[in-house]
Amino acid sequence: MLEIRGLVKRYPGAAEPALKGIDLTVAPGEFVAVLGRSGAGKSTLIRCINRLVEPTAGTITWNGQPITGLHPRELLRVRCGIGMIFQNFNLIPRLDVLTNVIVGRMCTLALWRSLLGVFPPKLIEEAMAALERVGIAHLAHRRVEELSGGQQQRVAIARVLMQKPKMILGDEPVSSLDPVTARAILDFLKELNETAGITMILNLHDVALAKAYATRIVGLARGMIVYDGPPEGVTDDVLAEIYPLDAVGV
Ligand SMILES: Nc1ncnc2c1ncn2[C@@H]1O[C@H](COP(=O)(O)OP(=O)(O)OP(=O)(O)O)[C@@H](O)[C@H]1O
Repeated sequence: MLEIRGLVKRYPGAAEPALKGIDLTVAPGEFVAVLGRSGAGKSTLIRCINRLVEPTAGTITWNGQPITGLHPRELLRVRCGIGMIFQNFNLIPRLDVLTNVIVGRMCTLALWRSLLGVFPPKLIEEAMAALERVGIAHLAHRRVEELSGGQQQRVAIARVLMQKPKMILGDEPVSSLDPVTARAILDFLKELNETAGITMILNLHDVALAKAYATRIVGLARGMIVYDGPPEGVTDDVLAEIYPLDAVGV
């Protein structure tokens, strides 16, 4: 269970807060899509959850553990159970696919092993199994920079699977992919959600995709939640609230 209470983020020098007191509870196994205009605060919200962005005020609790206020070492341990995927994949382009996937285990793997590329055989087996699961085991020894965007996002998902996550956060995970590849990636995330019970919270730009895949839509406008409910409830009136014409970031 993820519980966010009174979350405020004010970036230094900004005229107004990016998040203005968000309250949100997400139950295990939910598939949440966060919608909103550019600048509405979607990335800030997603990144505050695992403290890639430091909240200014409020509390975030994950399965009873406070994320806000944790010491960096404890934070690392909690973060291990929360996978994150990004629009630009955040891989190491010059390294091969397998090594990139193994890096997902950095939470528990000694740094020297990673730097030297000395990995226990069991870990290599696990990474290969993760690549198999995302359908690209045959690319294990290719350099990441040689792969297409869709293949790179699959590597990123395999890397996240190495964390055995209970929740995956996605900061516009399909925004840089063509529509067919975007659906293939979302199909896979949906399968993980349904078969492994992994909670999903994804920022999406595409309303049709959000309605097709999510079980719950959270609409943000100007740092506030203006809609929180099922995809069927996202009517034209609701869309007008989520995407106001006078919002910043035009
Ligand atoms: N590092 C930062 N420093 C200062 N202001 C920031 C920073 N990151 C975001 N902001 C501001 O916070 C507000 C929310 O930004 P955020 O990136 O969370 O929005 P978003 O909804 O994810 O937008 P987009 O869809 O364009 O990514 C915006 O006004 C943005 O300019």
